[in-house]
Amino acid sequence: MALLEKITKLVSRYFLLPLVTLYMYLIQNPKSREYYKSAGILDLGDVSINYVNNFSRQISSTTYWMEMYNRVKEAGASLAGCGLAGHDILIPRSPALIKSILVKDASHFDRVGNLLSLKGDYIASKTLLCLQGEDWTKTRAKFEAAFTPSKIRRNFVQVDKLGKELVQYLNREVEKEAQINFGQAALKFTTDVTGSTMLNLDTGSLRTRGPTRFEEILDKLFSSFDNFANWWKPGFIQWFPRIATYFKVTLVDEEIVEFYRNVAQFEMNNEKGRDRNNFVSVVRSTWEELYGNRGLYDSSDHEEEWITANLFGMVLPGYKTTETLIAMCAYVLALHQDVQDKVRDEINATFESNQDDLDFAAVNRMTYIDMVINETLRMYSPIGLVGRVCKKEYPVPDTNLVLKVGDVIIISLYGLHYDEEYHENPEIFDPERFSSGVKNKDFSFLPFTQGPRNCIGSRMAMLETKMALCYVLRNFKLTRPQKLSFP
Ligand code: HEM
Repeated sequence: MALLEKITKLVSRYFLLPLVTLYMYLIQNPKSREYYKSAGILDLGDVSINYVNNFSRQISSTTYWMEMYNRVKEAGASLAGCGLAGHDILIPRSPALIKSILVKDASHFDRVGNLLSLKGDYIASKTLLCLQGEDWTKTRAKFEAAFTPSKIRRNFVQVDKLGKELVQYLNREVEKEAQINFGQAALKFTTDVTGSTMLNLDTGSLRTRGPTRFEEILDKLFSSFDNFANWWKPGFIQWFPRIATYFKVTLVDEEIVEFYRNVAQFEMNNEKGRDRNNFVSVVRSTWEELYGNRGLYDSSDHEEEWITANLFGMVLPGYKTTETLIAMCAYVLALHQDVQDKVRDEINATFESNQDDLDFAAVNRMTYIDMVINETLRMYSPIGLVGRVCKKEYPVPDTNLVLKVGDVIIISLYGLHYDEEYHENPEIFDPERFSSGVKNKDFSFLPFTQGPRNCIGSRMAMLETKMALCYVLRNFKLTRPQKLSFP
């Protein structure tokens, strides 16, 4: 393994990196620099080589685009343009413009995942996250049914049960260790919540100290690319999408696909025991209504494949993001004992007014915990940026710029969340800034974004986080580890 790692590093540093840098250099288009300037928009130049250099220094895209956003801010502009890998990129800073892009004029745009097209990946391309155009509109409209407030209320019982299991897990851990890994506990919690609410499975991670089969499957996605043999796939999928689709090439490891396929098959073979309210059933009926025998649209997709892809596609964006949020809430509460005491008071009052238990309505009545979670989302948003790609010409409001098809927009959520023009003293953790809700932070606070393509699971994420905090703070005091240094 160590040898393989060394080879991988050498190949990346001395072969791939120079090759990509050369490619970036060759595709720079000097004429492109007039694009923004001629419309009177600040142009930050072609950043391709700089982007690759930063990437090789392991600077994340979140940090990179936040720095770009800050350059726009320092210039006192409300938007700016730059070039990257042959694309013209727009970086908006004004909440009004961001609102137009995400909501009012959303029909001009698709989501850009990354610069890699997944059209040829037979699993990833069918997930809600990657679907584009008409296919996305139809599927999203059907999936929304699984995330309405009344459907989230139905999930409450499962989340509540897992909140209690989280306490038991933590109790067992504190008996063994003086200092425990809270992030690990939060991950087990969100893993089990996702398993039970999205896949109908009792995944039992909180009852097991070591990793369960489901945890291994989730983890495998991130270790797939440790395997050098998989490195050819992204390029192949990008450049030969039809051949890739024909031979069912996917970036997703076969063992992972097999796991979700088994869940899909169980649902398809379980006609009698079918509960139309659970998410697996919603995915299946979406396929039947849209593409099945008497479906509204033709599709060459196979039912089992489509369901498999969409189960995988709903698990993927939810469990780690929510784990990050819960862990970051614990981190800030450990640093701010006064805030922790105040949240605990609210939680204790809620338990006591409810026969020492929680119910959905009571949890929703709590306000201070919401303020704390929102302030954590502002400072430590699990997602740092979102992108849009222009699919029909777009005259940018109040400017002379008309975006052309293929232009990319990068909205830096961190840039917005730390912009002192919108959030006073942004470096300071202050839940009070959310005392009148999130409304007055319109489009300068966007952890789940807004508009038709926003996060479909935001209500679920907020419920999970609140429940985890309720059970943890009711039973434990969070303190900062002695030996760790904090940023
Ligand atoms: C704290 C937790 C979470 C955060 C911060 C978060 C944030 C986001 C963001 C920023 C987007 C992109 C929105 C855009 O492009 O405008 C997104 C999309 C998405 N999220 Fe979440 N998310 C979280 C939890 C969840 C959960 C729990 C689920 C599922 C149960 C979920 C499912 C999705 C899906 C399917 C999409 C793609 C929606 C579409 O393209 O129509 N997310 N999320």
